[in-house]
Amino acid sequence: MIYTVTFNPAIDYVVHLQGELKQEGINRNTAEEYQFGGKGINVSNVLRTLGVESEALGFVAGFTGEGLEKGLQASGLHTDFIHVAEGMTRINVKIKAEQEAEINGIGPNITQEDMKQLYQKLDQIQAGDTLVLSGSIPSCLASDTYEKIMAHLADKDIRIVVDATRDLLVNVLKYHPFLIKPNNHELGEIFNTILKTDEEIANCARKLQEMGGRNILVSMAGDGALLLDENGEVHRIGCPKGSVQNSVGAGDSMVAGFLAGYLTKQDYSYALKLGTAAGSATAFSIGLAEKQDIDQLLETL
Ligand SMILES: Nc1ncnc2c1ncn2[C@@H]1O[C@H](COP(=O)(O)OP(=O)(O)OP(=O)(O)O)[C@@H](O)[C@H]1O
Ligand SMILES: O=P(O)(O)OC[C@@]1(O)O[C@H](CO)[C@@H](O)[C@@H]1O
Repeated sequence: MIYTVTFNPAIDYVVHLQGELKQEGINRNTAEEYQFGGKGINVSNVLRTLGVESEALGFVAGFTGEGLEKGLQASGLHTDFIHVAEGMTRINVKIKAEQEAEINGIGPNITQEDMKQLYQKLDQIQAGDTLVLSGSIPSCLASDTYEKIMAHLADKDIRIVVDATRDLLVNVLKYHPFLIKPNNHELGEIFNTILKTDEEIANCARKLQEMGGRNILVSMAGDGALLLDENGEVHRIGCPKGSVQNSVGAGDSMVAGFLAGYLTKQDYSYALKLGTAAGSATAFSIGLAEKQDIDQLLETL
């Protein structure tokens, strides 16, 4: 079974504006969409699209949390959220104007009691299962939360995927995550540099592997991705051409595609292709990728 954990789910409010985002006065949307998001939830949604079952864990609160939970369940996703008493699930604003901008909210106040409940759920995970820890840790929790979870589960044979940035990511490497997926900018930030060539990217990926990561998948938006697999082999893939509609969740879709591909064929080259097809299919869609679009793109890779 695959479990995803989203500490801070969100209703993504995607707004489209004609022209520039005005700094003063009222901006009026020309179109808008709502999506039930948060990184782990996006991973679970795309896994389901690919026919792979998962359970979405995390914290929800208030009327937005209730709406998100009901909406996800109505779409057929298995969820087992913890209900937090104080605050509300955030609404993240994604602005699509001539420039793109995002405003991500703070989220509810998760207590130590809520965390205990999460640990009880994590203790049910069995050897051979996969756990995806994805997204930012809310400011009410310690920044070593992922690290602590991995330390707690270290003796179990669980495949753990971490999609997080900077210290959050670096600090979990000693627990040998099965997969990490920084993008090329995040990878550069870790080493205080701007990465320009594939060679530079592969070298930094190798450093993360030396620090304990098993498979290092570096996504590069429209430039595709580079995978340094656990056997030390570098795979480079470009990405299909298409018209980008909304790239929110492209990275999460890539993680879902990679996992689905790996779990069905145990083949890293195929996993990278399915991850790329899923990531690009999401970038080319208003919401998350649809199965037929993923299949079509996969054929071109
Ligand atoms: N402009 C694009 N054109 C084609 N494919 C894209 C584009 N942007 C993203 N993708 C696909 O999605 C994958 C992941 O994208 P990206 O590197 O932007 O991840 P990310 O930074 O984690 O994204 P996000 O945080 O928006 O989810 C890419 O490797 C590619 O396959
Ligand atoms: O604030 P975080 O947890 O870092 O990111 C949250 C988020 O931006 O990530 C997803 C896209 O990857 C969106 O669904 C969501 O709004």
